[in-house]
Amino acid sequence: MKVEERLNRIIEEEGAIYFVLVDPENVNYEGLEKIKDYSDAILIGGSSGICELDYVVKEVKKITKLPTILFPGNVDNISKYADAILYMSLFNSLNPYWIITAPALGALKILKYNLEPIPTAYLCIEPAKKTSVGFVGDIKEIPQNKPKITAMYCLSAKFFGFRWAYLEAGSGAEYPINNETIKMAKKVSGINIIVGGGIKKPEIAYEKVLAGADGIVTGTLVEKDPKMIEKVYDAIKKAGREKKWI
Ligand SMILES: CC(C)=CCC/C(C)=C/CC/C(C)=C/CC/C(C)=C/COP(=O)(O)OP(=O)(O)O
Ligand SMILES: O=P(O)(O)OC[C@@H](O)CO
Ligand SMILES: [Mg+2]
Repeated sequence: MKVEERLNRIIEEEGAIYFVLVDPENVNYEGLEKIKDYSDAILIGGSSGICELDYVVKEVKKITKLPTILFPGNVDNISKYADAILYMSLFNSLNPYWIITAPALGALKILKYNLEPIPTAYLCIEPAKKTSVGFVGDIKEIPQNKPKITAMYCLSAKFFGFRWAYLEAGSGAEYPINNETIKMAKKVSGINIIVGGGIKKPEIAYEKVLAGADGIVTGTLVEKDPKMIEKVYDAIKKAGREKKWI
């Protein structure tokens, strides 16, 4: 089964997906060992790309059978050993390189490596400007008190044929994307909404799923507090079940 089909099936059956993000520069292999039953897929990526990506993907695959999905910070973040790739355009970048040049430069390699592209509109929302992705990605930061702006970008993504939008507050963000922004983005666009950045507690993941997130990403947690992963997973699945009943 294709990775995207599998993800859609999890959303349908369990209400939401949990992605654990592995930053190849900072892999906690011991932590990963512990979380393998408490995640639906592993995202692999970082914004500075100084690492042996092939090695990291192979090591992750030795630890878990979960699908490995690249989360590329640039064109050189592509490994033939992964199963799929978030084929991202950073919609609210000020620099066309991140909107279309980087994705275009990576396209032939993705085809050659037979990686499954998952079309994803990547949106960097406040407080992302204060994080690595905001600096590297030259963003025009979307304010959190204007949910309509995020929603219109998500609708634009849908009109372009994207099936996923990733609402990013930035790795290690001081606070996550607010519920109103997630709710309106989902309601207006109807596409799959991934939410990440600054999610450190199960109750936060829970409320983001109830607000409308189809997928939750945590990265820093597996680096700093891997025992929390099981609790975050349970909270996401609980909210997923409740969302399905509503
Ligand atoms: C589709 C292809 C081939 C490329 C797309 C390239 C694009 C559009 C990238 C968007 C801009 C960017 C720099 C994204 C980085 C996303 C990412 C992997 C963030 C993870 O954050 P960390 O880099 O781990 O943050 P820290 O530095 O705080 O650890
Ligand atoms: O590291 P955290 O804050 O969990 O962020 C995860 C991800 O959204 C970063 O791209
Ligand atoms: Mg990181």
